[in-house]
Amino acid sequence: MVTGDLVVGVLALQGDVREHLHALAEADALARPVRRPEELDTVDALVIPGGESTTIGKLAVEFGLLEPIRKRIADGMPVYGSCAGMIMLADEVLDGRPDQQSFGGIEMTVRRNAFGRQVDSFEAGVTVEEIEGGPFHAVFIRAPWVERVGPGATVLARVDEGPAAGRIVAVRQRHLLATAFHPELTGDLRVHRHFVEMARAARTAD
Ligand SMILES: NC(=O)CC[C@H](N)C(=O)O
Repeated sequence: MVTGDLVVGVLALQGDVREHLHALAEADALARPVRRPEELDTVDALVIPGGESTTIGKLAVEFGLLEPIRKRIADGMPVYGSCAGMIMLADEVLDGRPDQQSFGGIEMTVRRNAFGRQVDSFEAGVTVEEIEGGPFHAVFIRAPWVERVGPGATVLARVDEGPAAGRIVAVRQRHLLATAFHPELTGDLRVHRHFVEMARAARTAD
């Protein structure tokens, strides 16, 4: 249905929007911020940035984006979420605020600020299935981890080393991809390139 370059939106309500726009442009996608339902209509795929999931959810309601994004997800729009974005893609959120909202879509239960009980931020080696080139130097900032996934979701990565070794930190469910870490902050473009490829494949399949 769509011709020309792939347009990937970045949900621009709160969080590290600029870093994702930059990483997507480097990964050869046309990247643009999305704040309004009309802007959502113009994108082929969407990135939900890291930031504060409670705030992103609240603003999504205020800006009239919660239901439109849920509908696009149900209709097969490719979405990638990092950290707070991972929380927004989870069907179930533990340790959320009472008014915590998520778009859902991935059959997974995430725990907010899961590592944060010991330490607010840390870096660790993470090997991501489906992405070649060796382990990521992954940055976690008040990150969630995934406690369990349902049958529709595939675990792509666990922390390789340290006290959190074995914790699930990357998941894919068909057109939806989520990482608990922030590749947009480290200049390693492999996750964004992988997502852009997923989005191009989804568009060709339409
Ligand atoms: N770096 C992040 O995106 C942190 C996520 C944040 N702790 C939340 O619950 O939304």
